[in-house]
Amino acid sequence: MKIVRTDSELQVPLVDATLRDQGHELILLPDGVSEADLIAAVADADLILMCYRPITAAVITAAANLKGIVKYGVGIDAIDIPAAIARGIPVVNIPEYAEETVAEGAFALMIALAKKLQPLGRAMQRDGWAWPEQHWLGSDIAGKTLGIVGLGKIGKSMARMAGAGFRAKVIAFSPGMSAGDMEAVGVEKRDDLHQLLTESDFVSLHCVLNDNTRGIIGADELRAMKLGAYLINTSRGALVDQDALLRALDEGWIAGAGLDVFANEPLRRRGHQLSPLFDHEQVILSPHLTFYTHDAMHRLEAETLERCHEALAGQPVRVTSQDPRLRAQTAGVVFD
Ligand SMILES: NC(=O)c1ccc[n+]([C@@H]2O[C@H](COP(=O)([O-])OP(=O)(O)OC[C@H]3O[C@@H](n4cnc5c(N)ncnc54)[C@H](O)[C@@H]3O)[C@@H](O)[C@H]2O)c1
Ligand SMILES: O=C(O)[C@H](O)CO
Repeated sequence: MKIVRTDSELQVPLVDATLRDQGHELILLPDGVSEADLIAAVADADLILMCYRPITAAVITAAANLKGIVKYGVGIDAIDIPAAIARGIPVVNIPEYAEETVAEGAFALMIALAKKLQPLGRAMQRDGWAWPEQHWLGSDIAGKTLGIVGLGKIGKSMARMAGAGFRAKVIAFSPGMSAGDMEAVGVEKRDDLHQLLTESDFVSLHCVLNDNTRGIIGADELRAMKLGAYLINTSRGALVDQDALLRALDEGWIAGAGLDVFANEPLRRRGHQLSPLFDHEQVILSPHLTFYTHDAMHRLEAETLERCHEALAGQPVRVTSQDPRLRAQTAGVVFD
C-alpha cells in the first residue's frame, strides 16, 4: 500500500520503520509542501497520515484510492471533514495520547505567567539580578479562579491540577456538559462565556476548533476579562482574534498571555519583522509543542500504527471510539 505522511518534521521513527518493514511504500512530505505536490503525491495513495498540514477538499478529491485519513494527534480541524464524508473516507485521530501532557503544558504556561518567570529570567540574563520592585510582583494560583473554556479531556485534566493540586477555584464554560458532570470533577458550571471571563484570574482555552468556536475570544471577550488576568491557549490559535489580543496586550486590558498555538503556524515574520507577539514582555510563546514529550510520543506512535493497520485492512474503522463528536461528524453532524 502507498502511504503519504505529511509533517515529516515531526519524527515518528517507530511508525515509519514499522510501515516500511511491512512492505508499504511510505512517502514523507514536509509541512511546507505545496498543494500541487501534495495532490500529485496522494493521487495513488491508500492512506494519508497527517498532523498539521491542511488536507483540503482538493487533496481528498485527488486521492482516488484513498482508504482513510489518520491524524497522528487530536485536533482534526485541518482536515476538510465534509469532503471526506462526501467520499466516504474514514477519518481517525488519536484522542487520548496527550491529555495530561497538554494540560501540564498549559499549567506550565500559567505558573510561568503568574510568577513572571520569563521576564525575571530575561532581566537576570540582561542585568545579572532583579530587585524586588513593584512591577515584579507575581500572583499566587491558590485561591484564584481558573476559567476553562471547553471542559473535555485536556480541560478536565487541567481542572484537576488546579483544583486538587493548587486549591484554585475552577469554573468552566462548555456547552452540552451538565452542572452535575462538572461538579463531579470539582468544577462550577458557567452558562455564559462572558460571565466566566469576568470572574477568572486565568482563562485557559481547551475547546475544539470548529465553525462555532473560531474567534471565540475576540475584542469583546478580551475586554470582558479582569484587568490583571492571563489568557492561556494550548488548543488552536484561530480560537483567538490575534489582532485583538495584541491590542489587549498593548493597551493593558489583560496582564499577559501564554500561547502554544497561533492562527498561522509557524508564527512567521511579517515583512522583515517578527510578529509583534515576540516583543511582548508579558507573553510566553511556545511553538505548538506542548504535546511533545517522550511519554506522549510513545503513546502516539503505538496508537497511530494500530489505526493505520485498521484503515489499510479496510476494517470497520473505530472512528475514534472514545470521541463521540468525531463519530457524529462522520455522519454529517458538526460538533456539539
Ligand atoms: N497544543 C497541543 O499540542 C495540543 C495537543 C492536543 C490537542 N490540542 C487541542 O486541544 C483541543 C482539546 O483537546 P481534548 O482532547 O480536550 O478534546 P475534547 O474533544 O475532549 O474536548 C473539547 C471540548 O470542547 C468543548 N466545546 C465544543 N464546543 C464548544 C464551545 N462552543 N465552547 C466551549 N467549549 C466547547 C466540547 O464540548 C469538549 O468538551 C483539541 O481540539 C486540539 O485542538 C492541542
Ligand atoms: O492536536 C494535536 O494532537 C496537536 O495539536 C498536534 O496537532
